[in-house]
Amino acid sequence: MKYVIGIDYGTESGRAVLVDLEGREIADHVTPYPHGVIDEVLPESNVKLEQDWALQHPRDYLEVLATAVPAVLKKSGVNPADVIGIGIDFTACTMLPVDVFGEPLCFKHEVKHRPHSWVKLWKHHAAQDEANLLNEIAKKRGESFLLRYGGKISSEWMIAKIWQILNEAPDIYEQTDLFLEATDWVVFKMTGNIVRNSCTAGYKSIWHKQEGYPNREFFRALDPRLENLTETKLRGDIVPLGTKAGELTNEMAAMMGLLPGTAVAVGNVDAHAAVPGVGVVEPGKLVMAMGTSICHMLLGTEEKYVEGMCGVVEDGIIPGYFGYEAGQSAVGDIFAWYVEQGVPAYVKEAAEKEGIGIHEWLEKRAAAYKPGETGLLALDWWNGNRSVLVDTDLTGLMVGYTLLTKPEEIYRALLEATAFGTRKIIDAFVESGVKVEEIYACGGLPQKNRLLMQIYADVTNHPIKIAASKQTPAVGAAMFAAVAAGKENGGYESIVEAAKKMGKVRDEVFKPIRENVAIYEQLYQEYVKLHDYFGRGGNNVMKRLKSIKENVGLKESVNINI
Ligand SMILES: Nc1ncnc2c1ncn2[C@@H]1O[C@H](COP(=O)(O)OP(=O)(O)O)[C@@H](O)[C@H]1O
Ligand SMILES: O=C(CO)[C@@H](O)[C@@H](O)COP(=O)(O)O
Repeated sequence: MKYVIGIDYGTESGRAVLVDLEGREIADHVTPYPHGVIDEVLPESNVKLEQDWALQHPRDYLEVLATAVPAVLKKSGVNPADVIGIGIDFTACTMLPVDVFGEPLCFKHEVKHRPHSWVKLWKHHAAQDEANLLNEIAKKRGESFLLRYGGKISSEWMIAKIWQILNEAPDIYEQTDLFLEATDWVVFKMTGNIVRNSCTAGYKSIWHKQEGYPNREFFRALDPRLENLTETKLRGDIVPLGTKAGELTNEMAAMMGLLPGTAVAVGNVDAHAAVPGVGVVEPGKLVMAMGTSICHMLLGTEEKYVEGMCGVVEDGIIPGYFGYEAGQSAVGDIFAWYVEQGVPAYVKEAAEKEGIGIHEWLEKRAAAYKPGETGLLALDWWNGNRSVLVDTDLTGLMVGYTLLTKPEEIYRALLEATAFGTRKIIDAFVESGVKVEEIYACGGLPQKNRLLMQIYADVTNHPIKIAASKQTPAVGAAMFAAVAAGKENGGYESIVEAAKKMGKVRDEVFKPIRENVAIYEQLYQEYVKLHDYFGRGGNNVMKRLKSIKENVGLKESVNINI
């Protein structure tokens, strides 16, 4: 029997699974990142971060390799010689500057107190000014790539993040040999090879299979200092998913408890790896990776332009198809915010008394309400809007409070708001001619909250199939590892073959309930009105509030060394 290991690098933790080549999960292990999300002060130096920053510590990623891989080997009792490959997926665009040796700049004593030397996590939103200007310039120049990204390049992505570094810390930019996606950096640490994957290059760095990166004139128009960016600090081969990036080095093999020479697949993105993870390798099947955020993944046979989607990339998910991605920047994060910041003490006490978590307590009570019964309606923009408005300056909103409003009603309205956000994305796809016939869900949320899944089925009016695995992206990453290992070593010829054998969903399906669908249709139409009014310039109050807040903050802030 042969095995493969997949590691899913999430926002808070790294999750490893060891699976056999039929997709059976033999063992898993979760390693929380020791430093988590760094959004207040830098480790060691305690330098304060500004608003909208979100960083990570690259050493935490290595900690996952050193802890989670030996743990799954030990738990499973599998002989390391029978592990034929390892693959990883990551949040993205999570990027870092490295020196000529591939070492992260934040490891250097001289610059570790500088925020720009650290890993910028996908949800670092402080490059919005750069993103706005980039979009303005690209639009003025009539750059056709904008269409592939729904009309806007996000501040979460590579070019905006790099430009922020150049603007605010030009010396850090100068010292950088390469800007890498974290997924490519971890693969480099395992193999010694710097290989960029076509998925992050396509979705996050404006790279196109036929056209390559935008041309030098575009980058010069942004800033003359960026003119050579793609040949210098973004240089490197870009290869398709499933390619073997190299083999485990002696040093890393010893650290991870595997054999040197084990095949390592090129890096991938968490949500994208989840698609084959649920066995989806054809068009019409929307896969939602539901966790802190939601990524919506869809395959198509043509390159269509959809408003506000995150991108369409040829071979970006499954070779042979155009992969579409859309998303919501906060979903589980909104529920977490409410549980941590919004619920009264009596809820916490009651949940404790019942011996259940606060989410479970709220879910139980919220489930007793019918759609529309709370009288509440919310916009799901607690962390900005990623699709279809692509604007991180938008913020949250709830309408309909009364003196009788209860915490569980607010919780239910938040669950519903995120479902409406997903419905808006589905509508955008369908209106642009990209069909959505079935919905699949994976990630932590479908395993944790049944009410949420029923609401999604009712709001979208589609049955929802749930991934069999709790670690679907990791299983998908393991499938790509099987492809990287190759058939001759007991793996698979292609990801389609691997997905057919290894991808699995549960028997239970969440089906829409007719009465609920009808009421949610009415509520959704109200959501769309609020969405367009606050999101399309009818009332820019959210942006004005943010700017007032920033100005007040600026006056108060001490000189922060970025
Ligand atoms: N019972 C629950 N209902 C709804 N959301 C939950 C529940 N339990 C945890 N969450 C949220 O799920 C998110 C974590 O999702 P998960 O898929 O495990 O992680 P990640 O997004 O890092 O991959 C957190 O934002 C958390 O607030
Ligand atoms: O943006 C992407 C993928 O393109 C994700 O990595 C990002 O939303 C983070 O996902 P998680 O919510 O941590 O699973």
